Amino acid sequence: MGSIQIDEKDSNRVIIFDTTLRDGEQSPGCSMNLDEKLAVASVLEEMGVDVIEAGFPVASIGDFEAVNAISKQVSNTTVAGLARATPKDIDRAWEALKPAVSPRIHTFLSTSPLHMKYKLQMEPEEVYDAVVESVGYARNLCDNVEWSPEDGTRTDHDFLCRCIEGAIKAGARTINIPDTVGYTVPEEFAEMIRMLMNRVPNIDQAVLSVHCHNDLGLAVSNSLAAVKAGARQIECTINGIGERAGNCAMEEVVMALRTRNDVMPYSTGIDTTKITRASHLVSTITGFSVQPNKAIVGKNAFAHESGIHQDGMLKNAQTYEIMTPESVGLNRSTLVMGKHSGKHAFKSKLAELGIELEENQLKDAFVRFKDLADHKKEIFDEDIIALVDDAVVRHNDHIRFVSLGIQCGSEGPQTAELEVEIGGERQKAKAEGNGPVDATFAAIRELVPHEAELQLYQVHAVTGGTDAQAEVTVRLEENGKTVNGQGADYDTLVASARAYINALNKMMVKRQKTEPTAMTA
Ligand SMILES: CC(=O)SCCNC(=O)CCNC(=O)[C@H](O)C(C)(C)COP(=O)(O)OP(=O)(O)OC[C@H]1O[C@@H](n2cnc3c(N)ncnc32)[C@H](O)[C@@H]1OP(=O)(O)O
Ligand SMILES: CC(C)C(=O)C(=O)O
Repeated sequence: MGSIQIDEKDSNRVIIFDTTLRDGEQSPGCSMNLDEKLAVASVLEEMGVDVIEAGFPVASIGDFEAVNAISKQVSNTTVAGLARATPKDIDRAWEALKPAVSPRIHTFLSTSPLHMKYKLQMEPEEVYDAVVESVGYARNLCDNVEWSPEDGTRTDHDFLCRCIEGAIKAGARTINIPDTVGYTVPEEFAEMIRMLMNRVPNIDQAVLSVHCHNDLGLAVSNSLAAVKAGARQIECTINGIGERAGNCAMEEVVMALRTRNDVMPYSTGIDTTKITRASHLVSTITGFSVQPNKAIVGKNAFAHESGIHQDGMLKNAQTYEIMTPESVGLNRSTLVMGKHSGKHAFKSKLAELGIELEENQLKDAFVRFKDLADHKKEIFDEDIIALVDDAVVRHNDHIRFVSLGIQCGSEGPQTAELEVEIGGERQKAKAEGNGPVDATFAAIRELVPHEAELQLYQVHAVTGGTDAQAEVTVRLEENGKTVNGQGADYDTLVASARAYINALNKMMVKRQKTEPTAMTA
């Protein structure tokens, strides 16, 4: 069994543990399918994440398969799987992680009085014994074990120290302190980390980690305070997605460490120029758009509108910019793309944007690019990223969009004529509705009858201008299971049809996994 080498002599190196695929996916409505998880894992590996928490294998067959497939795919990053403090969970996690070059079992148990009494209904002594037993059990399978005292920040300090000491003795190499409910504040959290460094006798045998939630908007500040106090692993997610108000945002914590290295002299292994790409991919896949004023990855993060700021920027960018757009992967283009660009230029542009595609994905994306260039005056980098992400999400679709004709306006019935390909066979339907979107979705329902309910229909313009591409997200719900479909096109209605069809494809895969006979198309 291998392990990924991090320079351990560098005492200021902070390990970046990304949990977008586990805690991030716990955001309601945020579920990702296997292809999408593999695409995210690939970007995380490229950007230099040290540990990818790929899922919670016992939670579902889908989670197990994702952890297993990512373990096979990734070679330069440690892959972690979550497990409760039970042999069943730990065995399942280990089975999923086995193919990984560098596997890690992450096991956890609540230690706060509230959680022990009401949730676990266990006495503290029973919890202590379960910690030692579960970590020892995991360590017998895998030499890289992380242990987390859930609700750590509301745990009695003496008991926390004792559990951590026991976990390290039983073989844990990383001790992660979760602020599960986003309750702590920076000074208090730093004090807790210092207390653990001082009081746990064997703490030098483990890396101290933090996992902060954002209920009070303090996840990044708390994580930075913890690093200053001695923590050397930060658990975080792309765009800060996660349970409730989310987790510590990776792009924010990494850029804070880089930009303010004068007061926080710590390093990470992250190639920050991949941040924009990762953020866009995660937001496309999950349908969770990034607010325009979001630090680092928001649309306005590097935009300067007011005259005095623009004047300052023109004289010296540092007047209003503490980091360059290029440092997060927002490149000022060297290649201007348009209808006369060929395959070589397109490939070079993708390389410039840090995007790698397989040959058949490249072919599809190029056809779409030429079509877009015929309809849109200027092609921006954002257009190409949207187009490529669109190709990635529908890579394995069983139902494929072919064409759409719409009749709409203030007079007469609103009608959609749709052609799709189902398992290679072309089929057509015509339907009416209350408006063109409703008519389009009615035509889809005619071709692919289903009970799933539309939960979300969201349109987002990729760039400015009336010829901007539309990115559409459609969320469907069926028997408590949700899926997000995406579509991008210069025609909003075509993007809507693509998004709905993409969601249906995902729903079919989900259904197939639970009831193999329930396919309708
Ligand atoms: C803070 C966090 O983010 S923790 C991770 C949260 N993520 C998830 O929950 C992933 C999705 N979860 C699931 O799919 C399911 O909850 C499962 C498969 C994990 C468990 O499902 P079920 O067996 O039906 O149990 P259910 O979810 O109803 O209840 C959780 C049980 O685990 C117990 N439990 C909770 N944490 C732990 C732990 N760390 N170790 C051992 N047992 C635990 C609870 O006490 C409860 O036990 P009980 O059934 O004896 O009362
Ligand atoms: C499992 C732990 C690390 C967790 O996600 C939390 O406590 O928030």
